[in-house]
Amino acid sequence: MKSIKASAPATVANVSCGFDIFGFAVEAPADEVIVTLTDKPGVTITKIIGDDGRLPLEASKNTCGVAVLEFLKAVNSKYGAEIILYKNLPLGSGMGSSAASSAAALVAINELHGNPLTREQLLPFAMESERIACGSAHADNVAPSLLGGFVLIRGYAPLDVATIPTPANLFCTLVHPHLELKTEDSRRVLKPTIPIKDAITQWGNIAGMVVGLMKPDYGLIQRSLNDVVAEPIRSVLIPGFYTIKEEAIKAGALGCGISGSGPTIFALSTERTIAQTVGEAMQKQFDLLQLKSDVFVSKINGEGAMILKG
Ligand SMILES: Nc1ncnc2c1ncn2[C@@H]1O[C@H](COP(=O)(O)OP(=O)(O)O)[C@@H](O)[C@H]1O
Ligand SMILES: N[C@@H](CCOP(=O)(O)O)C(=O)O
Repeated sequence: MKSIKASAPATVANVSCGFDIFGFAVEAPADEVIVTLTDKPGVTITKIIGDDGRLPLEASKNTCGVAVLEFLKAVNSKYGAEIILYKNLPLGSGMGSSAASSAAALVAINELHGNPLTREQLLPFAMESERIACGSAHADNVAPSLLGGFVLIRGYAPLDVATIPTPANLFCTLVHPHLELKTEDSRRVLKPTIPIKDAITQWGNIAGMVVGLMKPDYGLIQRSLNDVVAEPIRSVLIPGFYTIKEEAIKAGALGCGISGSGPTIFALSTERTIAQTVGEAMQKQFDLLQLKSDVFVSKINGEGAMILKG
């Protein structure tokens, strides 16, 4: 039976002010899958490479398995699927690890069926797999990983997403300390309500970010990269967070914040060389804390998940 290989990139969710409503895709790292159609109904994950045996092979517990099961049900497919997952993203990283596996598997299974659904129509299946991973069907990782670019989730009920144009000169630095933070746990620490004065600050920044990206106005982007809702609470879970943020801005970044629910920290810069210097400055702080880390520098990835040749 036919096989397709696909990849889907890491993502930065929230982008400081946009908790659960902003996310963008980066160029690397990315998860890869090989999906093969089978005559036997159901989904089997035959192999996972790169996870040190930590991820479930059971399809109903693995995000790529859940997403493909949901797809097959929705299109009333007569086929089943076998999946090999190349787990290149670190687990519990705040880089949308759980989302990348499901996004890659969805574009592959859709292609194997002749693309009956659009990328937007694949989103609910990926969101269902996020529910399995962390108990919440948030879309700010799966939407940019599937669609590419900088995505706004305008609403959840009904789902309403829009891609925000981004300036060509916007580079992302990701610094991933070798720590794990489960999204489920870092959602649990958040308060259920926020004071009105924080809400005003936050929605001003959200609107500022959209206008800043669209104009583009880097000063406005810089002023809008602020989070008074999640960052003050979650930052305590990331060693050295505020020093690292300060060093990133000193090194020339427009702004810096927690990527998704952490522990990865992201920064945005207007030049690749600045983004690299920013990465070195951030990594140095983790080194001082005796914490190993990896640095990734890339442009915003406008393409998202893709079918790979061979
Ligand atoms: N294919 C997958 N990739 C990553 N995590 C997965 C996958 N399938 C299930 N999970 C589960 O999801 C959880 C990690 O998700 P999460 O905490 O959201 O990490 P991240 O911030 O990197 O997306 C883990 O408990 C893991 O076992
Ligand atoms: N909006 C979510 C995003 C979680 O991203 P992840 O990459 O940490 O899974 C949140 O902040 O909880």
